[in-house]
Amino acid sequence: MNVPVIKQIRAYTVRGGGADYHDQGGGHWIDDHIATPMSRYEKYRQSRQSFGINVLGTLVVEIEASDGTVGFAVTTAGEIGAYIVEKHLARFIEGQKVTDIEKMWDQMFNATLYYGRKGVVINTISGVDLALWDLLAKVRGEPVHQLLGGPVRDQLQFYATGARPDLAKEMGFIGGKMPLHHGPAEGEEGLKKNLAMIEDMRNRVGDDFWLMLDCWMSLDTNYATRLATKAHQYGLKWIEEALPPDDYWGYAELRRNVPKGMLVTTGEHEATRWGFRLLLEMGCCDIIQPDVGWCGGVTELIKISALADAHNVLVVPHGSSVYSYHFVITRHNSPFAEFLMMAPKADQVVPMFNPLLLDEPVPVNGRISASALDKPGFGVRLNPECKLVRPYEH
Ligand SMILES: C[C@H](O)[C@H](O)[C@@H](O)[C@@H](O)C(=O)O
Ligand SMILES: [Mg+2]
Repeated sequence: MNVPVIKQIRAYTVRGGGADYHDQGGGHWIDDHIATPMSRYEKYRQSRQSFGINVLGTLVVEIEASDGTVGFAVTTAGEIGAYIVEKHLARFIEGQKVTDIEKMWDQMFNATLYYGRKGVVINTISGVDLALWDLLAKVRGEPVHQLLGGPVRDQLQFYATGARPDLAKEMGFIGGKMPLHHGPAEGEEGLKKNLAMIEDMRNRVGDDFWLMLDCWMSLDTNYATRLATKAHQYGLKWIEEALPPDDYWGYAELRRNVPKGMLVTTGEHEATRWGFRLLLEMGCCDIIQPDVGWCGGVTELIKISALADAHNVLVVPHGSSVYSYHFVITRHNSPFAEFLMMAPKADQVVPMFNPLLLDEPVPVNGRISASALDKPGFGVRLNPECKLVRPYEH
């Protein structure tokens, strides 16, 4: 079979939602006094956009093959990512067979090792990798999940992340993850407010609905341990990303000290098999949460997931729309997925990367059936209403 070769790779940027889902307008729950590592500075406490959580914007990677097929993917990397694609990574992609994904990944990773390894460089490599999987699957006329071994279940079930777990319960989700609002800098007052929020939400959702807390790297080990201990009475299922990503030692200590039965989770800002090997071998968490658009792409997530499986650790990828759905449905150690409620009041289901992807499937009654993922590639199209900019060419 003559395999198409890659003719051109192109990198675009777009603002306003999309893969950089923190890039929202005002009045959105996702930017309402959420605790972060910057919360120690009062001026940056109310809004994460004030310190630049949305500064990168969305990177769109398009890859065109010799037979005219075009694969694409989106991630969080913006102009920086576009520069890296056009000025550095393009040389490893153009002219290659669409099937040679492992080789292209290895060359992109090793060629950027001197300035990459984590963060926006790995986000960018992830975006190229996802576009390569979209392209190969479209050339084959199959959904990506069929290239990964096919579904192990008929449907995906989701927990919802947002300000309203009570509404998420009514919509059929299996659980609700709330953002933490107050960090250590707000002292005992802040701790009391955090606990009051959890107590109130537990009273609203009843005893059998999963309630989780997302701390977005904002705490220290002592505060996180105290918060977990006091929150145990409200049946918190897991405490997420309590500490900065590099504090492997703190995570291991937190996991030793949280109340029995409470899970410790992290990983959305971790990258590559080596970062996750550290989390796993140091006993940092019960569930790892790689973002497939930030950890290295599907090619790397396959390796990360196998490593986690050998450690009996679940892999529940951080919300990344269809890019995680096609992976999760093929893995036994990924029994459920995250859905980020991107409606400003978290009161209705809208596509996670709204408005950028057309045909993006959304959970109905907290579920997406495998059959909804059966279009070729990742099964989505770019919204022509979203104005793409190509800031660099090569
Ligand atoms: C809700 C959290 O603060 C983040 O905004 C969220 O994107 C991420 O941590 C998550 O787990 O969804
Ligand atoms: Mg999180």
